[in-house]
Amino acid sequence: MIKIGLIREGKTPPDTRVALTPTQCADVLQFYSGQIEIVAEPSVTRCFPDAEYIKAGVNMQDNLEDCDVIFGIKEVKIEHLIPNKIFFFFSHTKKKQPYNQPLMHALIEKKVRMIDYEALTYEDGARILGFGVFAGVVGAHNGLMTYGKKTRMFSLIPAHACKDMDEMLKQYRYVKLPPVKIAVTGSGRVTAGILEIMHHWDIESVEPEDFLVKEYDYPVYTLLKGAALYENKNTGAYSRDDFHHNPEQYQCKFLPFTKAADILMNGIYWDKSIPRLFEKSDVANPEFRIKIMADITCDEDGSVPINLGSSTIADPVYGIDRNTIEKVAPFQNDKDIIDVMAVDNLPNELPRDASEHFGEHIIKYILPELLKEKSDILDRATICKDGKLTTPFEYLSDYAYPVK
Ligand SMILES: NC(=O)c1ccc[n+]([C@@H]2O[C@H](COP(=O)([O-])OP(=O)(O)OC[C@H]3O[C@@H](n4cnc5c(N)ncnc54)[C@H](O)[C@@H]3O)[C@@H](O)[C@H]2O)c1
Repeated sequence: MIKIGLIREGKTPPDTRVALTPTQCADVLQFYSGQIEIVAEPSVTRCFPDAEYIKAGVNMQDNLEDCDVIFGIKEVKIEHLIPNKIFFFFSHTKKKQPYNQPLMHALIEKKVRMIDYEALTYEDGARILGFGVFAGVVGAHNGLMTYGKKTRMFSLIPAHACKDMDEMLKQYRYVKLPPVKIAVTGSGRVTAGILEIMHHWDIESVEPEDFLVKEYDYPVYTLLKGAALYENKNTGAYSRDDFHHNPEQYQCKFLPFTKAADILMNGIYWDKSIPRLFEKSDVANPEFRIKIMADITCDEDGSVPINLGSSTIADPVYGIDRNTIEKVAPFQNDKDIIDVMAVDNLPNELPRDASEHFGEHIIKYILPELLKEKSDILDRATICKDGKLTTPFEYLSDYAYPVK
């Protein structure tokens, strides 16, 4: 019998998402009767109230010491780590994030087996689960909400003020979009979420070559990924594997789209070795047409170089003066101001839907692995165990081991 504990999120402000919803817990308890037990720490901030868990047959426990496995979402507070237990959460330690070094030291000292959701991958490295789809959904919604507000054409209720995604989508019925042109970038979960919103609005998809030269009398989007976005500097070719391994040998082909699109919805994977979509200096060009950037990828000074830092769910958009690259008030119907949406915790705007989606993947892909004697998937995603880093994560040694 495996006893699973759902931890109370400890960050401030607290994350309201959870790894398994009450209904999912009830299903799991029934399906895995005699094999899996689930308890939860009481929480006043979780998006599903304690009463719903109790009704689903999940006992509330103030202390998770008797659990075998603990599921959280965000970084667990050091004082909440229980020695020698298995913890699942998004640790944000894989890139040696300095702010999580004390947490990493504590995981080692307390001999916790830490399994990072982000490291749960198939053999080829593709990720098994994540909240990206909801980041794309909410980010695209925010992008269009910003367009409506900036142009004074329509207004939308923000996702976080809606009961759930259904309520958010229902608003679209009453709004007819003008012939706006949207460039969508990326190929992963975030982009899948953006495309879901494009479909809900019935926005027509067009080929990149047509998007560059044509105007339409209805709203359109074009999807830019892979060979449509990058080319090898020497050969002009694109190979996915080669690009992933040698991104510095590639250049980005996005610049012409800055002159053809009204809105950018950015969902690419990006790190410092990957070329940016454009440079800061490009935005002052009078031909630069994009007026709204929903930077869902959201790296400060990253693929969208006029991302001047993350914004918040409460205040999601800032303006950027095209000439000075300084922050100004958003939603001004002014051709010299580009509005940037740079919220970095978008799935939190729809926590119930996002948790449900995440929980479905936990049930389908992770619970069966937990019940196995040995799981390659869980082994690959284990960053540390028994007070040591696992072999694939030894590159974290200078970061993870406390200096004696
Ligand atoms: N703003 C937010 O709230 C929020 C939330 C979730 C994700 N994000 C960000 O959005 C971005 C995309 O996330 P996702 O969930 O779609 O990711 P994903 O893992 O689902 O997809 C990433 C895509 O990028 C490609 N890729 C993977 N490794 C690559 C590499 N080394 N070089 C180039 N391409 C690579 C993959 O082929 C895949 O198609 C990430 O940067 C993520 O941090 C933001």
